[in-house]
Amino acid sequence: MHLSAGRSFSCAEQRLVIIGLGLIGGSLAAALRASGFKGVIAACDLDQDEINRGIEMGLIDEGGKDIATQLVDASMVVLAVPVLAMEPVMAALAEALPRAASHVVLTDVGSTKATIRSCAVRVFGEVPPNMVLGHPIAGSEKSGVAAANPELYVHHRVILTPEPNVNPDALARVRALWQVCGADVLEMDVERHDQVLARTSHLPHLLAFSLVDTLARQDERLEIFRYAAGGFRDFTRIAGSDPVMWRDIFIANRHAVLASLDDFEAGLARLRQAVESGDSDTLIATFDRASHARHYFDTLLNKTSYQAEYNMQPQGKVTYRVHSGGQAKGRIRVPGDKSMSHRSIMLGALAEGVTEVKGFLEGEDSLATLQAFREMGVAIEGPHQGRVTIHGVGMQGLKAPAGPLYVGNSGTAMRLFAGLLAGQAFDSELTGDESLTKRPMARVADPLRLMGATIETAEGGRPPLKIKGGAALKGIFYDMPMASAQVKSCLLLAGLYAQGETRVREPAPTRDHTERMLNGFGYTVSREGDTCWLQGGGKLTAGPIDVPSDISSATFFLVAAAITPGADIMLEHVGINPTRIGVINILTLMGADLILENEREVGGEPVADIRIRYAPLKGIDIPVDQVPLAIDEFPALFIAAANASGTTRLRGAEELRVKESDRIQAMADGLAVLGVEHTVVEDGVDIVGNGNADAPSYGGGRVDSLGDHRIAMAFTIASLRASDDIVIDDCANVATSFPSFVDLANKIGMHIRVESRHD
Ligand SMILES: O=C(O)C1=C[C@@H](OP(=O)(O)O)[C@@H](O)[C@H](O)C1
Ligand SMILES: C=C(OP(=O)(O)O)C(=O)O
Repeated sequence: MHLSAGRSFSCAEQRLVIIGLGLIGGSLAAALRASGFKGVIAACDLDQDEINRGIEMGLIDEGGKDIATQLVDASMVVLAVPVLAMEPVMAALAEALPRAASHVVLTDVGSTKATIRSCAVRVFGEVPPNMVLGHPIAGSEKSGVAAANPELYVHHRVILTPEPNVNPDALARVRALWQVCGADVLEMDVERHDQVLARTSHLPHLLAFSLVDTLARQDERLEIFRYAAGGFRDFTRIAGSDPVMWRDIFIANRHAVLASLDDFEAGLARLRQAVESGDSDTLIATFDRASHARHYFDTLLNKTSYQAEYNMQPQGKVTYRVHSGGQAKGRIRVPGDKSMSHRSIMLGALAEGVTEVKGFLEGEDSLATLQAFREMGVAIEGPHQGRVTIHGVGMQGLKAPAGPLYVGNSGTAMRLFAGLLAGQAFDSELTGDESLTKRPMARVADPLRLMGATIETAEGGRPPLKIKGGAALKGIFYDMPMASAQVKSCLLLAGLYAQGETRVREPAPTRDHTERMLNGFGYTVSREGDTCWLQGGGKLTAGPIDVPSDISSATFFLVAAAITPGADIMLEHVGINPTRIGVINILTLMGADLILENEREVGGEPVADIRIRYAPLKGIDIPVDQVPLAIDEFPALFIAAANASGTTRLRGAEELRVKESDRIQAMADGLAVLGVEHTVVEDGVDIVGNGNADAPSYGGGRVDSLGDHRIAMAFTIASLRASDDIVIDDCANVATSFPSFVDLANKIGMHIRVESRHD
């Protein structure tokens, strides 16, 4: 039985027959054995020595050369023979299995799927409903049952490619087979599988075989290999793989492999040209893009990112275990502003010239934006300690990305990109993680359509967004139905590409970083009252950007100090743009002892150091006009309210329901665990505070952050005034906005233990 984040899997097959006992089949047997599998494992192989070795190693119970003999009483059959041997083996199966044996589940481990599906159709007339084709993405350059490894599939993906007629029970059983081996199982269709594998596995194998063969031919005595260093070894390890298996794969998947080889040859030709002509810009841009793409891939592989959590390791979870009590003292600087970091990359990329950014937030959200521009051909150096250099390509210089642009957890990125991409000559697609996939995008798709864009969304106006290139956009006047800086910014970015004037009216002031930064890049955005506008067709001129610390991240420490007797915190260099200071206004109204020092302007944005000391808080009715100015700060403000005396009332905050989680409900559920009295209404909440300097304000308990960074951080801070420890689940994507949060919180005197589980 394999345990995964508290879930256990089991495989109840009575007799599993593995046809083809090599590394893959043998490792499956070994993994099943290690899991405590109760059924019989039999194998069938043309090589009796392999069978004998499998029995000696204790991997299989019995076996032999004859398929029909082994199939008696089988409940599941796994075809683990080379791809080109699949058809004769299926024919033997068809003969040996009675027609009615639909309870016997058939599956395979072949590396290409379209050919194997065709074999099944030729042999059985269709892919039978009890057949689920699959492919474990795991292997080794070793072959044969002797190399069997019970851990081979742990944390590896297994892709299943079920047909529409699949029997759900058969699918569930094949899933269970791999899950007990520790694998993460996912499904995709056959064509996509073959394309993905051609690029990520088959092409690299072809290159490795080719490089080693080319060098070996040039050097009869193989002298050259004596001098080969680590780079050669790393690049060519897979050239030691099983030749028969790989011959079969290249024959079976030739179309997809040839397509990926064409792309590769084109890339190689570009590099050859750059080397020949000493084109240093192309070389640096290519290497920089590749080096960062590789680094990004590493973070996925090493599970250091929240994206790894969603994409690679669905069972992996990060939990914070926070000791109750602790203090809130010190001088800290929180990372750069997330909203401005996204925009710095976007505008820097579209500008003419080189943009130097300081203070860039190296969080997953803004890094996803940066990566997306690299995929559209923009050379970006860094980030190195908050410094990023963007080699702008001009308004028309973006290139079509090779595939969908993945913007992770970030609503800001998806909505701003939607506007920007609507103005491009090429088609594009925007995707995101599980949380983002639930967020409303009609709020941008609808007005963009009014401007002339063609955008497809999934059901209910959700991501992914498919944007048609080459639209002739025209400016509109849009009266926004909600106070959203993301919608406003989306339309202004589309407006850069539109004919005429794009005007946006906002029902309440929202953050104006887009307008400020555009003006800073020499692109005039005008404003009168609640309406701003720009003319399409202009250009951006690169300039330096100094990103201040994010007031939304600083908020967790403002609240930490506001609720903790004896607290005294100085937060340095915080952005205090008037459209972002709702939290300062609200805390001040609640009685917080908060002062701004050293106020100054940095790169067009006001900045200050904020000193905050403990003072008893009182409950207030939060002024509705402050809501958009503090929109991301409410999770933390709810904790402030729970520590105030009296009731705090929030209204007009329905937007909180469509953030990374439904933040009203997520906070209410956590407050209920801590025993804080509250009443939820559609657009807000009443929270009855229990603030008293001499005693804890509430209890402890286990809270679910629902994968929402701000919920996770808010309940972490709550522990300062809890009577017992608070355990917060699903915290990995604190890294989206505030990767150094735990370090800084521990630095001010909290006690947080981070537990990661990938088991
Ligand atoms: O424009 C921006 O950078 C943001 C705008 C706000 O969203 P809405 O526009 O949806 O209110 C905010 O919640 C988000 O974190 C960042
Ligand atoms: C709502 C937030 O971000 P986004 O909309 O970009 O996901 C946030 O950071 O709190």
